[in-house]
Amino acid sequence: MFASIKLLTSGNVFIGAKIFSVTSQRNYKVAVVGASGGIGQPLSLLLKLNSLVSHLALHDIAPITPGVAVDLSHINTPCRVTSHKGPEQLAEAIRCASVVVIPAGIPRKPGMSRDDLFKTNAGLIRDIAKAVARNCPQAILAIVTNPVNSTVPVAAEILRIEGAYDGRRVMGVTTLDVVRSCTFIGELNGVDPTLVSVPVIGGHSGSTIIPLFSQSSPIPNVCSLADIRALTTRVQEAGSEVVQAKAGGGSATLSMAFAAAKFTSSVLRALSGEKNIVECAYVASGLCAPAFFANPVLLGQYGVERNLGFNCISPFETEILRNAMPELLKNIQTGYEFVYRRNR
Ligand SMILES: NC(=O)c1ccc[n+]([C@@H]2O[C@H](COP(=O)([O-])OP(=O)(O)OC[C@H]3O[C@@H](n4cnc5c(N)ncnc54)[C@H](O)[C@@H]3O)[C@@H](O)[C@H]2O)c1
Ligand SMILES: O=C(O)C[C@H](O)C(=O)O
Repeated sequence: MFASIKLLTSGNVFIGAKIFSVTSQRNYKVAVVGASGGIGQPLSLLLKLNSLVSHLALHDIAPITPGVAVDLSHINTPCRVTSHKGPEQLAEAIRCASVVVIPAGIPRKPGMSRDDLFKTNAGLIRDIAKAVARNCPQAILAIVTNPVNSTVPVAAEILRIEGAYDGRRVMGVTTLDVVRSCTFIGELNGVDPTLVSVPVIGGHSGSTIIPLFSQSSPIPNVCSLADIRALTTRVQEAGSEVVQAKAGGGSATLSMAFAAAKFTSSVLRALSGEKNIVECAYVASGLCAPAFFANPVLLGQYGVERNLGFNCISPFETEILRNAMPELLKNIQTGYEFVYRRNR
């Protein structure tokens, strides 16, 4: 038994020689749906190391899933790991989760566009969103599954139909575009990429990925307009660069796991009461014409606390943004049509 327990004025509890904070929760259940895949496994490893995660629920349809969970459970961090396999165990995997991260679904092979994944991936996003509505409507959804521009509208509309939609809690993960932008401009300028920040707006495919190098910090010192054009194209095509290099073995997994872990960590830090946590994400947009748009968002207790939008973009960025709109609107429409016309 502890020698003494008393409440301190700071809101902390003094127990014997240790002080435990009770002002904010720091133990969250995170469910990873698609946990046995190329992204799911390294993402789950990174989340097992996150001190804010007390329960990591791994869900997948793959037979290896219990093995992935046992493997991770041997790592000596306090986070408990549970395994849930198949559609019949999805409900228990996500029940009481604060965050559900979804990297389930097929990836691209060379010659495919992200849109080619829609037919298969939309169906599984629909089913997962239904399960979220029925089992953990309070959870924040972080959707990795491509094509993000269309799968996020599918999830949002399914939640709406189920009476469980809260636009603050549904986010498409576009962090990899930010990570790449920071890396590429950092390399060009000889700056440590961990110290670089670049907002990326729009969506997550081809021309809809719009890195705002004009807003990057620190201000780049060796960037001509030609450099910016080349960097922008590289960020927009970075997914294909990986797909081609893997030559049929899938798309980005390790960098994506890093990006999704970074995003999830930010969501959890904001949930736990930390202030001024900003990430770019593809979210319901109250700010401009498309119903969904990636922007920097301030994260808080309920997910998106405030959409920060963007301003003062360069003429080049204005031009590529204008050119991206038809594609983005079409992608969103594809999501709506799937929900309302074909698959109900
Ligand atoms: N948002 C991004 O920036 C980004 C980056 C990279 C990849 N992706 C996308 O992430 C997805 C996953 O990529 P990956 O390389 O990990 O693929 P993968 O094939 O290696 O893994 C996918 C996993 O999902 C599982 N799965 C399939 N259907 C499921 C269901 N109904 N319920 C639970 N699990 C299910 C599979 O069994 C598999 O383990 C792809 O759609 C890919 O395009 C997105
Ligand atoms: O390019 C892909 O298909 C995967 C992902 O969207 C990426 O940007 O790497």
